[in-house]
Amino acid sequence: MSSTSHADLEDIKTFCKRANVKFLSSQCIIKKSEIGGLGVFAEENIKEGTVLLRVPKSSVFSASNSSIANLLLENEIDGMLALNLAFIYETTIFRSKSHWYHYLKSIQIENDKDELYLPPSYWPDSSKSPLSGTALDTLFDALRPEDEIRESYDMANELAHKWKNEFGLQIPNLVFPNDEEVFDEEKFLRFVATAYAISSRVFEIDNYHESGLVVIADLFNHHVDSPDVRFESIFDVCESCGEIGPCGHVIPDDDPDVNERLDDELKTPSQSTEISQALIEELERETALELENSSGEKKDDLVPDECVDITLMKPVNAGSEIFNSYGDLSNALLLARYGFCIASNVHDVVHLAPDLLRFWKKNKRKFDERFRFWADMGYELFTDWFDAKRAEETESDEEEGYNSRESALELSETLSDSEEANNSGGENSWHSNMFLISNGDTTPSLRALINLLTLNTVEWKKLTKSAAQEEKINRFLPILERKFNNEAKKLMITLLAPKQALYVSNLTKVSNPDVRTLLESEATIIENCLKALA
Ligand SMILES: C[S@@+](CC[C@H](N)C(=O)[O-])C[C@H]1O[C@@H](n2cnc3c(N)ncnc32)[C@H](O)[C@@H]1O
Repeated sequence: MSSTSHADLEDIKTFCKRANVKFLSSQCIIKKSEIGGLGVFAEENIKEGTVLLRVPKSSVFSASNSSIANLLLENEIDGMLALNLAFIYETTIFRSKSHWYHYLKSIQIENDKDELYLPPSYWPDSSKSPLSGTALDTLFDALRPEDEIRESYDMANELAHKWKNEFGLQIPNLVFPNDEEVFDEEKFLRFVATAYAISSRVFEIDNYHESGLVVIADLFNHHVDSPDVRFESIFDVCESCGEIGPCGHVIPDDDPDVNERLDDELKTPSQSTEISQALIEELERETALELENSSGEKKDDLVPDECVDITLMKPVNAGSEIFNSYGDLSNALLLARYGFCIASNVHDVVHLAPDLLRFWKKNKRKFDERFRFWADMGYELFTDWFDAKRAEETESDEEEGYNSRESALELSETLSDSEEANNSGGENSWHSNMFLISNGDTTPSLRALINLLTLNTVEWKKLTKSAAQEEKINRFLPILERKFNNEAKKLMITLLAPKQALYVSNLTKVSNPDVRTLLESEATIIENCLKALA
């Protein structure tokens, strides 16, 4: 997806010079990467802990640093919509007059054939249909265009016209129509592509800037399990002005000096504004002094706490590409957010909830009672018992083990908002936990459901009888963790075989390498599970 052209590198460097960005260019080089676009490489062996890049927060492109910061603030627009809108104005209206232009123009929203980079949800049906049934579709609902993005677009369109009418600010015509009321699909898709390009490069800066684009930091490619660098920023700053220490907006409750002085001020209300200003300046001087004293080093012109850094977490050898991690993301999420996939991604899963629901529908007579029990109380009883048991185990076990509730939480963090709402404790909350992990193992709660569905009649009666009494049910629940018996294996095969056949058939029709990678990865997980069942 969005990759940087080598031709834009000089402009990026020009921006860095003007913006006081420190890049360790004596030891690193930015050049073409085999995996696409540009990447950052070590020119010599570099030690762990080295700061490769230091960017002052004032040189991070965020909504609050942008040319339309005040307009966004006045109209209470924040988050990704604010960043997208700010990016659109800088790159299409202010252009070369903008302080940010040399950097931002390197962020491409279309390829050299003028085709927009779009997320899978905006691909034509023929391109996205091979992905149906994958985790991208059923766990993350990322094949369906989100209502939210259309709502954001409508809001942004309304604002662009309002600003035009109120101050004559030019409308970004590439993205919004001249007539506010006329929807233009092509322009809307440019807005979607802008949001996608930004989401593939954004960093969480702090609670003042929120999300932002960080020059050069966004040139590090992703490594799935062995990144070299980490992004560092002090997140906890004043929400109103971005100050790290005491400021005019927040004064710590527990600072007796400040509180005493504040009390004195409040006793003389007529002078309060003047004294507050003096107080703020004094506190600023104190903070600067503390910073100098605490490091004892010779200062360069950047105050580290006011910067974001890219720091090496481990040594790298000359010649190797230096990788970041965009998070523990499955291919489904990498494709949805960044437009690429990785072979043998250890975070991939095969989601089986839709397959189980289809099975339930088809086999109501035999399995309805058991599925209902699971949905009404079985899942909750099992996860509560399982999580309590895990909590009692040793710390090292906990680190290695697979915790059913934890995994659900980790996943739900990455689910879209609508999916999260579906899964927040309702009768369907079990759906998001029914999957195979990358080595083909089941999650504990998928294993429990399969075992529950295949308990013999005596076991099933015992389970339902004891369900009302915590002590009794807790003695019975370990049976749901047992190894699959033949009945359970048969059921797993019934669920997996059609899914596998679908993936194999889709693979014959697909040429997009990322879609192939995702399908191959999920097909391999199913294969590993089937092998283990044999
Ligand atoms: C933050 S940028 C990284 C720099 C990018 N290569 C460039 O030229 O601008 C993220 C984009 O880089 C590409 N990318 C990053 N890591 C990758 C990987 N491991 N495999 C394939 N493409 C990757 C994808 O196109 C992704 O959308």
